[in-house]
Amino acid sequence: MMIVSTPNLPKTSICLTVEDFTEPLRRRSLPKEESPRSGLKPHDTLGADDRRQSACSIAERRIEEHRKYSSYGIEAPTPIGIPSEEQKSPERSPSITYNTRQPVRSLSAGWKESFRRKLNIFRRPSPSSLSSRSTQHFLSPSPEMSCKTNQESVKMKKSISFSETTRNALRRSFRHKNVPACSSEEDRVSTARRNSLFVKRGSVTMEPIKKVDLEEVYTVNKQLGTGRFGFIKLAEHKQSKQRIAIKFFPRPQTKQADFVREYNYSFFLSPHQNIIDTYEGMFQSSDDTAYFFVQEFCPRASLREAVEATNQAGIGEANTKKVFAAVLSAIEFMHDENLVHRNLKAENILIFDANDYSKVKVTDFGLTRKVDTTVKYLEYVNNYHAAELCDTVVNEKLVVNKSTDIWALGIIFFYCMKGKFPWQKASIMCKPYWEWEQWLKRKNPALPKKFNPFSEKALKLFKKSLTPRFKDRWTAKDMRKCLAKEKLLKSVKVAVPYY
Ligand SMILES: Nc1ncnc2c1ncn2[C@@H]1O[C@H](COP(=O)(O)OP(=O)(O)OP(=O)(O)O)[C@@H](O)[C@H]1O
Repeated sequence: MMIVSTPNLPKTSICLTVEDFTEPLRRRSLPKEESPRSGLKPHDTLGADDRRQSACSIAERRIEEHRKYSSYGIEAPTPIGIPSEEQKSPERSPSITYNTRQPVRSLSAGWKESFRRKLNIFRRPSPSSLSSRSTQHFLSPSPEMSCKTNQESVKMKKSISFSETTRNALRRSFRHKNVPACSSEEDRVSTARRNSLFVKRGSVTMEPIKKVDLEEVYTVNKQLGTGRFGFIKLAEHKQSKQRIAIKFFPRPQTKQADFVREYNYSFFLSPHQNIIDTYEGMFQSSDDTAYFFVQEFCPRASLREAVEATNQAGIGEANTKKVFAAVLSAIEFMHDENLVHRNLKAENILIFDANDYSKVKVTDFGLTRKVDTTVKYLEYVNNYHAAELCDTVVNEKLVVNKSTDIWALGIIFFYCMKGKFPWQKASIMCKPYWEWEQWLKRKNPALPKKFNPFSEKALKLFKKSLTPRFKDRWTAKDMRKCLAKEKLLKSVKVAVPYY
């Protein structure tokens, strides 16, 4: 186990778990078998060859992540919870900004004790606890990045430091609702920290898949949806009476690696406000028929159902803008994390509120992969597939690229505005697409009629998302800026009556 000190860290602590160091090695030792869910390698390697290198790069990545999260306005991810007002000892004033160099020892005993009891993570690392999963190490800022050996790390003083924002975020996460999948007190305490990226990243992948007697813990109700790889059911957690959605993956058909990967991406991404909340824990039914994990329940509908309900009229400019503000924020976040969703479609965008589209979340991270991963093309072509995917044959290798998400977003934009798809397949064999491509390549000056109602700026958005030249496609950020600022429909000239 090593401890890494990091320079220039603002008043924030960063936590590494034992797995951060062992993970790269563990991953390398995994068999590189082919995955049926289009991945060539279920587990890609992190690439860093020695532990020291790996520890340093993880620390750097996390600092970078912390900055990114702050810029997204997300609750600052932090390794631990902070006591809420009532849990704090009166001797510590909430207005105090903890000094970055403040050693744990100097905190008031009462406060420290209650903190330790509640979170059970402020343990001083002992040689034995260094191999324990729950050991958390806090890094203190130091003038230079340095890696320390086990023994040095034991001697090293840990420090707590929270900026005001971080403390508020932690307080909120500490008060977070109980997670339905857990039963014991200890579990509840640990899941209160689930908003922490750092905890998730390092520890969850090696968490065993727990066997759960479904009947005992949940009342499973109707099916909410089915997909290629599994199905989602509405359920009630018996203990908390909370309604949740359980995503099931039938066992013989699902590889454990695929299940674990989907769970990890779902859980890792859930702190974002426009990404479905996934509760901590991977489970399998006690009769071994399915793996499952638990997500928040969306009581309303998917974007697909919302658009279908308009009878091909579309949801209108204002609502489209609201949906896209949310979706693009989520996708921009994923892309900044070098992840590509790869399965963006109206069914995977969930609308939580009845009328005003103010709560919209992206779901289904089953096909999510890192940028530049090589995958096998196994999916059937759908309306959202980019031109380059439609030209691909089954089993052909592809390199994962953000631009496929941008294309899908262009299609979803058209679908929201017009209530139907621009074409069935982005292939020149499909006439509507061929017409669009001819106009795009200036081989035909006539814009296909279906694009007529759109403003110049909206047309630019189409040109920059639905272009076969994937290198020319916009980023999610460009799309977000355009959609936030510009008018999307041509203004209709109203004839003034002549008197
Ligand atoms: N948390 C939820 N609450 C309510 N409905 C949901 C929830 N999650 C998913 N659904 C519905 O269930 C459908 C299938 O879910 P999901 O897309 O996650 O399954 P999948 O097997 O990964 O599907 P796909 O074929 O797209 O890969 C979704 O289209 C959505 O309408």
